[in-house]
Amino acid sequence: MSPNPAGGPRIGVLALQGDVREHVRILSSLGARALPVRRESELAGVDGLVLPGGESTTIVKLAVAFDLLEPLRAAIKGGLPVYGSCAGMILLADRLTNGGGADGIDGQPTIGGLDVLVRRNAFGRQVDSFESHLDAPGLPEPERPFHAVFIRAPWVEEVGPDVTVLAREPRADRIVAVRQGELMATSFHPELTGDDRVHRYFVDLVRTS
Ligand SMILES: NC(=O)CC[C@H](N)C(=O)O
Repeated sequence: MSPNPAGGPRIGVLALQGDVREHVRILSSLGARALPVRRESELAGVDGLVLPGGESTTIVKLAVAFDLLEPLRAAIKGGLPVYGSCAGMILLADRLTNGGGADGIDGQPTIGGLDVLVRRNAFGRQVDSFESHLDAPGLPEPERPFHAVFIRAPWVEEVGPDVTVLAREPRADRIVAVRQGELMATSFHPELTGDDRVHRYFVDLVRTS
């Protein structure tokens, strides 16, 4: 991490579409300097990056339009810590498959970097959004149940050998949080529930990287 006299690490939130403000708020509450990122020059100035929930097809289209797709791929190859929530998980996946919904596009490009197969809209359509208590052995304070919100959420269907599973959704018995090196992703939206353990985990990852 580069020196930062103001204290906390500088953590960008990709601000093309999605729930940017919620991530900025929780990162700031943890002592990070949270900054919206829309340009390559802003990306170059951060120690870590959050890819928010939203609509992954839209975010990818805007990343192409803003000339950010290749810089994002290069930053990940260069070891930038990145956390993707929901649509952000889809964006980090090396391989995607559809939930069968008509809005899905097989072959939709991603930023990539995480050696996982992610199924989009796996838990169902918007009306099927739900809340659940996770088994989260890989997150801080694992003995405390993690209350999670899923909104047209993806799940992780296959993981490569270097991927650690951080949490599973017990009803569907599916992987919903993973880490691989400097990259992490959740199917759910911890920025919406006020449980800061996922963001704490990420801020610590940025601090120590
Ligand atoms: N809440 C979300 O981020 C939903 C993700 C959305 N289903 C997508 O494919 O991008």
